[in-house]
Amino acid sequence: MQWAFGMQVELYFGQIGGLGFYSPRNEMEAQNFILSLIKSALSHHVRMQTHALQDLRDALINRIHELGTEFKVENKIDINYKCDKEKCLLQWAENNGAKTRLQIAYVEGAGRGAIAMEDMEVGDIAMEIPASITISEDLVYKSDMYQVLEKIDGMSSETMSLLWSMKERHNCNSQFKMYFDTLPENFNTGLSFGVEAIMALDGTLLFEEIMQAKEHLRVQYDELFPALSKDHPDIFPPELYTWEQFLWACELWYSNSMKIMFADGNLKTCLIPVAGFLNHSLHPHIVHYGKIDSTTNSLKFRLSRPCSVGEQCCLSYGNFSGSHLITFYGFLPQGDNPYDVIPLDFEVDQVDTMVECPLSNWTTHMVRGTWLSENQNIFYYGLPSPLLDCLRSARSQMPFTKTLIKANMEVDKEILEDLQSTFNAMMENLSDMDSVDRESSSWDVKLASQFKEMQRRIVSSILTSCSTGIKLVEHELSKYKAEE
Ligand SMILES: C[S@@+](CC[C@H](N)C(=O)[O-])C[C@H]1O[C@@H](n2cnc3c(N)ncnc32)[C@H](O)[C@@H]1O
Repeated sequence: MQWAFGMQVELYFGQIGGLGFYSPRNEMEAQNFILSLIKSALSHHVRMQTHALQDLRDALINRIHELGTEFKVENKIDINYKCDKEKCLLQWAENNGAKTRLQIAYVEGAGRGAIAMEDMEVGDIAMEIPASITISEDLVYKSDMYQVLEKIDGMSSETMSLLWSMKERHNCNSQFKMYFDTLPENFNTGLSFGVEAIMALDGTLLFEEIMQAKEHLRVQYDELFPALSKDHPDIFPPELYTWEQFLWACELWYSNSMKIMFADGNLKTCLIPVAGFLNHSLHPHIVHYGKIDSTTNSLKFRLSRPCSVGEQCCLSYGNFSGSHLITFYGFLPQGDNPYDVIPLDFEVDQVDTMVECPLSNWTTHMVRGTWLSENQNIFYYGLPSPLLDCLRSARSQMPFTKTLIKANMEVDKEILEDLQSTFNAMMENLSDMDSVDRESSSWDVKLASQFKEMQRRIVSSILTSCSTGIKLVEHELSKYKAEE
């Protein structure tokens, strides 16, 4: 679903790439794709073109380097944090066949992260984890839990793995004890927000997302417990299967699991020891990591851009909005996230009048920070074209041509004024939390405040674009007045 969200946003805003490309991540992926084509052409000995292909490959690698410098994010490493448990886990993983060119350190603002121990180039493998030390549903099948869980209607493999991990984390003889020992007591995601933070978010998208997710999990928990503990106390001891511990496990799986395609073609949600220390970035080093290499039966984390010694090496968790990242991971990434969009829902009767609209299937439109758009000119105003086109066709039976005629100016003025009043109301609802002392407030209130600040920045940019647009249109209209 979240993949679909990313695609939907990209298609919707596709026409207005303000950066000259959609996002650093997309650009890097495109360049890596061309690199892979060149690599394959070179390996097929297309003699005549070898030099040209090598030149093209070098130019692309240069461009990837430049992109890395342009979007460089500085990370501060906390050298006082010793990472002893993490080192033990790394040693255990290496004893079991893992290979890594990264070490674990504490990164300010992001918890533990993976730092390059040497300079690495595009295509290098930063980390390799054998399939044998991944945690997946396969472990449940081997446990005594499975005979009970398999009989429950609608039981998913993800829920089975989650229930298994709730018990296994307390098992002193677990094969994965080292892994469980490195996990925090609290994950601090949106699912653990307290009342003050939740109240501060009232009326925001994040409020909706957190409430819906928690409600869903509560229903799921109540369907299983206490019934399972009553019927099978030996398999599901009640003290290990409380709501709090269930929520902890949900946070673990949401914030740390990866979907992996195994050699047999099966897609499984897994926890991956050591690789679980990789943090997320909007300009990641590693993008494609979801498939087990069948020749080595391991998961390889290959770099799509270089990583210098001492630099934090990051993954992309996916094309997620800030509200999704807070709800399920507990952070907002540094930089401008192109997936931070504000949906605008139109009433059905309004949509009915939009039959002429070229993208009439969009009943929900979206807006985002207008700094991401390069076209602030008349007829565009830094706003998404599908939204403007639909609003125009709802106001006029005639197809809208982008010509400077009076009727068009009047339609655009009306649209911009309507959007202005919608976003003014939204801004009022996003009043900042001045009364909150940011430094001394708790992690969740800080995060809620950060979210509101990010939303205000988006709404403020839209309001600026609307008022600049209105001035542009009024200027054109004044010319008609002068003529009259
Ligand atoms: C897969 S874990 C990564 C390792 C984690 N930092 C740790 O100490 O265990 C995912 C969690 O790391 C943190 N995280 C990941 N990327 C981050 C980022 N860019 N900024 C801040 N926190 C981040 C969040 O707490 C997230 O839930």
